[in-house]
Amino acid sequence: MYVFIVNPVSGNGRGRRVWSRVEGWLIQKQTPYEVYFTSAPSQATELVRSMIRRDIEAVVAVGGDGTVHEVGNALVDTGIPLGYIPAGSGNDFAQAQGIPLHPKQALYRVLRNKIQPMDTARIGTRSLIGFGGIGFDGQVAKAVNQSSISRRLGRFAYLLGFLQTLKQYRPAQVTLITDGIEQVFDRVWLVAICNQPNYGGGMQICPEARSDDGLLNLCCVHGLSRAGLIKLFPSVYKGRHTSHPSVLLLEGRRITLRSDPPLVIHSDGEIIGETPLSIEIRPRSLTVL
Ligand SMILES: Nc1ncnc2c1ncn2[C@@H]1O[C@H](COP(=O)(O)OP(=O)(O)OP(=O)(O)O)[C@@H](O)[C@H]1O
Repeated sequence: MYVFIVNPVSGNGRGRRVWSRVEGWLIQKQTPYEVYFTSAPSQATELVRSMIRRDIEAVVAVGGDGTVHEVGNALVDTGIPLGYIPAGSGNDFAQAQGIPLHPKQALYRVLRNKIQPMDTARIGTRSLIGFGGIGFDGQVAKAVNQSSISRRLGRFAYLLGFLQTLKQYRPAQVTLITDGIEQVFDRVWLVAICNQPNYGGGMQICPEARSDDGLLNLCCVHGLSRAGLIKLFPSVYKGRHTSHPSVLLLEGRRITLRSDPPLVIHSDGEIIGETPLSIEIRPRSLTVL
């Protein structure tokens, strides 16, 4: 039995529209399924956790990266595979995992039942599935999540969030401990923490990141003026920011991060708190179809 978790508001209503097509194909193929629609943020995690003991083939998220985060959080360490039909605004998880954006092709990939293990990372009581970060990033994620206009802009939502946040954000001092090595940075705009290369609708923020290498990849942007950040921004889409002197790339298994002042943390685009944070990679803790 396949269980589908549909976020009807993802992608500004795309989740619901995509599901009605997927359901038609499932009926055509006489594939047994159950479907649940989320009615509030975080509900997907509770819903999936309540089913873990049942005989389930896979749980398939229909939505965006936030839905993948919520469903994935419940599936980590259970051995139940995560399937995904992209229907969000950014769909970075799909891009990173090579999952087709077309719903029919994505569904066929799920039904092929070919599982691949991937890493996740533990932050407090939550799991990071694909990407996360602190600082400017977290603020942008917050602006995008709170704005109904942004939701309608699809992958350009991040760009609008970026411009909105740019006016208000004050860079912070950050102490970063990567596998026991401590470094202090001034005027930090953001630290991206990635299990995959892309986020924010296709930005190649950590081009070397892989979701099955047992490592987290970090990108710390520091010591830049506001004008410098604006100049740097377009180069992130092709991953060309990495040679800039204000960009530091790191990798590690266990990362601790403190900041002054405290900064917003996001995981897969969902706001999960403020610094300090501790995050640790959990190799091959989730299987993906
Ligand atoms: N019925 C609901 N009403 C309001 N919010 C919901 C509902 N169901 C889920 N959510 C929340 O919707 C948010 C956005 O979901 P999701 O990230 O999947 O879509 P998206 O933002 O359009 O896509 P992406 O993250 O790929 O840009 C999540 O924070 C999720 O918790």
